[in-house]
Amino acid sequence: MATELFGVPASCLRMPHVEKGMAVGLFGGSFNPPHAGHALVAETALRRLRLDQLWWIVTPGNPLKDRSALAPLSERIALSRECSKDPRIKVTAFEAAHKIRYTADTIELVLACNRGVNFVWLMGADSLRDFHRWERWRKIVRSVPIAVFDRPGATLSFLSSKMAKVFDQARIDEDDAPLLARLSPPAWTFVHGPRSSLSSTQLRETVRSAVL
Ligand SMILES: Nc1ncnc2c1ncn2[C@@H]1O[C@H](COP(=O)(O)OP(=O)(O)OP(=O)(O)O)[C@@H](O)[C@H]1O
Ligand SMILES: O=C(O)c1ccc[n+]([C@@H]2O[C@H](COP(=O)([O-])O)[C@@H](O)[C@H]2O)c1
Repeated sequence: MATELFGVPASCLRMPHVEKGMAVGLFGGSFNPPHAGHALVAETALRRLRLDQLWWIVTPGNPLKDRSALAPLSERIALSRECSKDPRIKVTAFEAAHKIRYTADTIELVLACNRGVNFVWLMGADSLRDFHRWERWRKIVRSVPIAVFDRPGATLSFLSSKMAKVFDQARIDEDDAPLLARLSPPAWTFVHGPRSSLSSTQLRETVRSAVL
């Protein structure tokens, strides 16, 4: 295992330490750059799912996105740390150290390395809309509970997305969200709550037009 890679501190290349029995959220993202909308999802997840920890997983690159505008991993990690002040939030980039490309592999590795820990995958409603395009998406749903967080423009994904339709029977009421991490998959919920219309695309465009 590398001790430093791409200028990323060694501590971010390892999975964070967890104890058996904990409930831990896995929040993967490009975070290019991170913003208050991400922080809001993380805070809402900690509270509504009663998580002990949340792993803010900075991906080396979303396999479905063009990487030409992707900032260096070290930069996205540094900005993510500034965005996430709650001590239960652990910013990590262990996927890069393991050369992982797909979330299905991330989850397989996380589960294999942390028996007895209750993980739940976290994502925004726009990700649910496109989830059926992810590599081995059905396997992901059968491997780990999933919490989806509302996002302006994607609210109806909890009804219309392919994942929502195929796994309709596995959806639990959001009032039961505190139980989610400890349920056997497939199990998922859609969490309504405070919403943010911020996006990384919008922030990148603001910076670009300020520079031009
Ligand atoms: N404002 C938001 N509300 C709810 N979820 C969000 C919001 N912004 C991002 N997310 C979720 O956070 C995760 C990481 O998102 P990502 O880093 O791609 O940010 P983004 O703003 O969607 O970026 P981009 O505009 O470049 O696509 C994804 O699961 C995404 O759905
Ligand atoms: O595994 C896949 O096929 C896959 C496809 C699209 C996105 N993902 C993951 O979804 C998370 C959110 O990505 P993003 O770019 O929307 O922030 C991040 O962890 C990506 O690695 C994963």
